[in-house]
Amino acid sequence: MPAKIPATIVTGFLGAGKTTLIRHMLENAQGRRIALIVNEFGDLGVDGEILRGCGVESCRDEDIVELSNGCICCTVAEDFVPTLEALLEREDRPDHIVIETSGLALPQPLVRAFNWPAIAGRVTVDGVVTVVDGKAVEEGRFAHDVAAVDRQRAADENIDHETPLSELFEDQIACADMIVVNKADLLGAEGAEALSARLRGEARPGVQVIRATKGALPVEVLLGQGRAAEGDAEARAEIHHHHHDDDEDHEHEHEHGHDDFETFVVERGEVTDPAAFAQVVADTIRAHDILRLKGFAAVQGKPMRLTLQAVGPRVDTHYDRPFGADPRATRLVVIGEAGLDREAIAAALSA
Ligand SMILES: Nc1nc2c(ncn2[C@@H]2O[C@H](COP(=O)(O)OP(=O)(O)OP(=O)(O)O)[C@@H](O)[C@H]2O)c(=O)[nH]1
Repeated sequence: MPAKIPATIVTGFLGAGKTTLIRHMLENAQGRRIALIVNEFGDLGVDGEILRGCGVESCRDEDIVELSNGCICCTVAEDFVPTLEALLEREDRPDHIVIETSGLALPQPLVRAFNWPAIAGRVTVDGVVTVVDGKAVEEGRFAHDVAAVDRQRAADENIDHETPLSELFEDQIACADMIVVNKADLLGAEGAEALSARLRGEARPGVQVIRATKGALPVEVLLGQGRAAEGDAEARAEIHHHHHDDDEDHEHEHEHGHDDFETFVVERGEVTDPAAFAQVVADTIRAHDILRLKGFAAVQGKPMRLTLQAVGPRVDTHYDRPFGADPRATRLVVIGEAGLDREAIAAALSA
């Protein structure tokens, strides 16, 4: 029987830098053949598009499978396990499988899925890498509800002070075998060290915490962890239930996927001035508290496609490739907490 294929789960909140880290890994894979399962919460497959554009030998286009059907953790039976099975049945089996979860996924249901009989004998979890946007943590994006914490102190009662963001963040940290404190360039040496020390305290004992800029870590650090995690499966299950009193995982996942967050796609005509458009995007994000916005834009008079990436207040744009045979369209995916004013956001981005 052939050896089990190791699989690495790369998780972390929206915009933390998962795709950037994976891209660096593929470009420096040192002869490994890697298959990728990329899951996005939004309806537009931006990450898969970007990774396909790498054109590296380590991961060919047919080795990338996109799952854009909501959060992977909510569709384990329908999407994740069958996709993994199909990969394992290929004749040219990859050396390693990397799974990029959506930024809103709880990694725990995925880790458990590796025990399913359909795949258990053929694949094993090599490690869970949690990528953290160091700057967003420093800015307090994943902090508990401060007012609730104060009320709890005053009332000396058990008041729920989690927010949807703090809950997800804690789950992703609790499941990690390795934590990458990314965006170290935006933190400074002292800030990065302070945050690493804090996360070391919050993670399970022995979890490696490493700083990175643009996810630039050697492939042998990220892959081949040899699974501290396998032995920790039980600890993880407990972590999950500690964070969620709800014993019905499926019910919880359903709630998490569909109630706390929402996403939609905005389509508009060509952009005339990319710098002015980036400013409009930044203003719209601020006005509507959008968590993540990304996509591609057609710019008047330019054959190249403009990639647009926004995480909180930071907006990056760059031309990545010509449109070629693809339609010259501007399509942006917007993700935020439930209750976004879709009409107003679409109008602002289309102005
Ligand atoms: N300054 C800085 N920007 C970074 C770093 N890593 C990633 N970014 C930028 O952050 C943005 C989001 O990066 P992605 O790699 O797409 O993040 P992601 O976690 O895959 O995002 P989702 O899949 O949407 O959750 C992009 O504009 C990246 O260029 C970093 O270390 N420093």
